[in-house]
Amino acid sequence: MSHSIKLAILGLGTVGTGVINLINDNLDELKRRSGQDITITEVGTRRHRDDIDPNIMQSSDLMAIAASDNVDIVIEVIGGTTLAREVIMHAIKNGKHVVTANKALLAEHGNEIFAFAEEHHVHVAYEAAVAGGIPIIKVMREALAANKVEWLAGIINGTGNFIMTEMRDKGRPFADVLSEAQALGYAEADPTFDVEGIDAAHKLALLASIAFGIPLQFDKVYCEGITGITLQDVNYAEELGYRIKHLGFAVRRDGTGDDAATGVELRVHPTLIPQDALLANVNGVKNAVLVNSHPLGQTLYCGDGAGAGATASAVMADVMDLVRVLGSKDADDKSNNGHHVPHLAFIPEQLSDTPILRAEQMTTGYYLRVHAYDNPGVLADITRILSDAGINIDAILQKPAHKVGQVPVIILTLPVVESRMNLAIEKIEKLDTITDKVVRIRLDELA
Ligand SMILES: NC(=O)c1ccc[n+]([C@@H]2O[C@H](COP(=O)([O-])OP(=O)(O)OC[C@H]3O[C@@H](n4cnc5c(N)ncnc54)[C@H](O)[C@@H]3O)[C@@H](O)[C@H]2O)c1
Ligand SMILES: N[C@@H](CCO)C(=O)O
Ligand code: NA
Repeated sequence: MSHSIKLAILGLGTVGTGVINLINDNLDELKRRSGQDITITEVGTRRHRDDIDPNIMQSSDLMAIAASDNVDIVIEVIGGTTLAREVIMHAIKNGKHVVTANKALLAEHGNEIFAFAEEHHVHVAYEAAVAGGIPIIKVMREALAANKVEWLAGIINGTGNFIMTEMRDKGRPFADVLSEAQALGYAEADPTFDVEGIDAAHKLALLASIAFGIPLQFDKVYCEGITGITLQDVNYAEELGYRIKHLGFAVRRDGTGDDAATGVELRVHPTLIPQDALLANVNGVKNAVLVNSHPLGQTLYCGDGAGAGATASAVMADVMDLVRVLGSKDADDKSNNGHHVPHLAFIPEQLSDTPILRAEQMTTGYYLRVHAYDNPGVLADITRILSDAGINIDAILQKPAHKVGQVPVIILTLPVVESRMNLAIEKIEKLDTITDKVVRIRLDELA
């Protein structure tokens, strides 16, 4: 044991406490794997905590901790994008390596933060920021480094998946399940981030960058959450052999095919996927990311996407990488920077300006629920509009009238560019026989 590596943990909530517990539980394991002593020297907390080892300095001055001589690695787990950004930039400036679980911060300010870290020859590691305990950042940046990623699709919000699973399997009300997810430490401080898809969009921005070698572009991610999903659609989807999951997609499009544009699709939304797809059977707080790359083909990574233990596992995996960097023989040679995988997997000068496609340029299959008066010819009118638009129907389900004289018609389509679907829906909604807005949910065979 030649070195002692000194950690600071900023924020003692779900994740920060999880990290302390993990270190207490597995300290021997950590030492045996790294060959170093690992010590928490300082913690950043708003109020003094009597349950913390008295040898650890407690302070509410996070900026002082970020610059402390008694700290080698700063673990930022306070969340938010204002103070967290200032503290991380200050830590970098003071030559500290940083580990963060903060996907909101990286999705919005990661380009700036990573550039600053490169300049100061330190690392900002972020395994915990995407898919909790699943080592997906490590996989994408290192294990798949020889592949060209074609697309990826993932369940990347644990809270949302937990809510949808409990609603589908047990018929529990949305608000109840969300409260439970909060009590279990899964949800964001503002849970609208979870249920409106924003948290998934943050993570997708990160995944897409390391998949395709593009700068972080969170503002261009198309984002829909789970709040509009009804039990009625969940049940119709199941009847047709599909399951609705909230998924993030990053897809490379090469401009071939009708109306196809060249660029990258970045989108998070509820999606019908085949019931027998592995992703359809990832339930509760579990996350899963399916990556299709050349020449490897499809690989799937699955595990707990949120919660204290899973997230602490990811934080400490990053810490272990940094402990090895700090313990290496040439750790003092700042120009070398240790075993350096670029922050966004590709060397910064090689990040590409491939365009991110607009929503209307994206191509997906669709589930449509149309409510119509039960008049002769109504189904023919709808299918004619779709076929005139060049949209291929894959399946139709017509349910018995649920209100007097009105029938729900469910239509599944093959992939079509969104602008064409928008026009077709506009025409369908103008038919005299149509009583409500058309409900649309995207569909993907994951093939
Ligand atoms: N909970 C999870 O499952 C999970 C998983 C992955 C990533 N994350 C991310 O990890 C981060 C932390 O999440 P969490 O669930 O632990 O949140 P949390 O709300 O449980 O914990 C945050 C802690 O930071 C403290 N804090 C905030 N500002 C502070 C300040 N100025 N000084 C001192 N302490 C301060 C809060 O008091 C709180 O104890 C967030 O960025 C979140 O997105 C959470
Ligand atoms: N709130 C997030 C935490 C993990 O990033 C989720 O539920 O997935
Ligand atoms: Na992870």
